[in-house]
Amino acid sequence: MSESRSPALRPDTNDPSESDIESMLRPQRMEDFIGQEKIKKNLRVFMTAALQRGETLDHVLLSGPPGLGKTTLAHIVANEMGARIRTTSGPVLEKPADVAGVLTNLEEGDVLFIDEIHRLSSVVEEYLYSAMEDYRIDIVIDSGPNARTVQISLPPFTMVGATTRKGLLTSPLRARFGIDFRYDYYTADLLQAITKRSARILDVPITDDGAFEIARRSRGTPRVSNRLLRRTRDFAEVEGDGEITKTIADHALNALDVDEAGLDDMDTRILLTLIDNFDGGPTGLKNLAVSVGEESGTIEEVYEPYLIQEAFMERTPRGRVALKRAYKHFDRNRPSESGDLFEGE
Ligand SMILES: Nc1ncnc2c1ncn2[C@@H]1O[C@H](COP(=O)(O)OP(=O)(O)OP(=O)(O)O)[C@@H](O)[C@H]1O
Ligand SMILES: [Mg+2]
Repeated sequence: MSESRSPALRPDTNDPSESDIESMLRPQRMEDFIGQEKIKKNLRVFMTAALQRGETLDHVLLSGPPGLGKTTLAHIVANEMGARIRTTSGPVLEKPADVAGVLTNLEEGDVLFIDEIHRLSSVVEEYLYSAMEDYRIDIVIDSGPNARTVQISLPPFTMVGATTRKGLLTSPLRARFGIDFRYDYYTADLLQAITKRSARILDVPITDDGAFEIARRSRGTPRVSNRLLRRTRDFAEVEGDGEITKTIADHALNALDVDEAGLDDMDTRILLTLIDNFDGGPTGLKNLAVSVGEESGTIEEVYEPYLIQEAFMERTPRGRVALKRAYKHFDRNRPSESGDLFEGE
């Protein structure tokens, strides 16, 4: 299964300079991780308790839309626990032998970070159960008639799983994570703080309202703020005196096709399809997904949460419905309003 994401939300791992900058801007310690207060507060308690008892932290599941800080927090957990981090991902672990290879190289207390954990195959997933629960795995040695299975025990470790699609995890896997955190989108105030922190690190002068303009149009997502900051800096240097002001930010974001509300291409496509092709709904998720050419699960777990939070659309028992804000934003008449218009004619 391929997971497509809009360019703005996807980490640009193909461009080395982009990923270098992303890691430069990535907070290393809990105190630099801005927002997500509930997650941080709970995590601090669990980490302190584990450290006091001299135990490893329970397995942690981090779920939520792309770019909200799951990978970042996995690294912070390892740092704060004074542990090494080993990183892998669902699609890389193709067979049980791949997992066995990773697990048998763990040392006591290590953090094993599995990104995109919803993309594990079911055999691999089942193979992980005993590793997570009892720190034990079966491995097959020899082959042919001599093949036999031996059970080996693993040092206690902490698995941190990250997923944008929690709905795809099976319940046995989910149940094996003692700690389960769901991310919220960031408010504009928090993103303003993140943008100012990043500007400081990149040594870019920025005004408060310049940072706020970027923040406000970042779709609740730190990765997007950081990217828009870097692109806006280019405009500030070429067309201004280097400082990012509100005027420069506004001009740059317009030039970058980031709309007034910060919606990206797929957001726009979803809302306009709903309005223009389905009369604003209600329409089923599957219909909508086929029309916009995106997987329904991705729409449900990656795009919709933001559009719903921002009151552009809603989920009803009969399907997806476009809300007043969406009509207004795209300058479309709502069916009831056009009815009024006809009456007036
Ligand atoms: N709470 C935060 N405070 C400051 N910066 C943050 C925060 N969360 C994320 N960032 C910044 O956003 C960038 C993207 O975060 P990260 O890579 O952790 O997202 P992710 O949730 O793992 O995304 P994906 O699902 O695409 O893997 C990081 O490089 C970091 O600089
Ligand atoms: Mg990540």
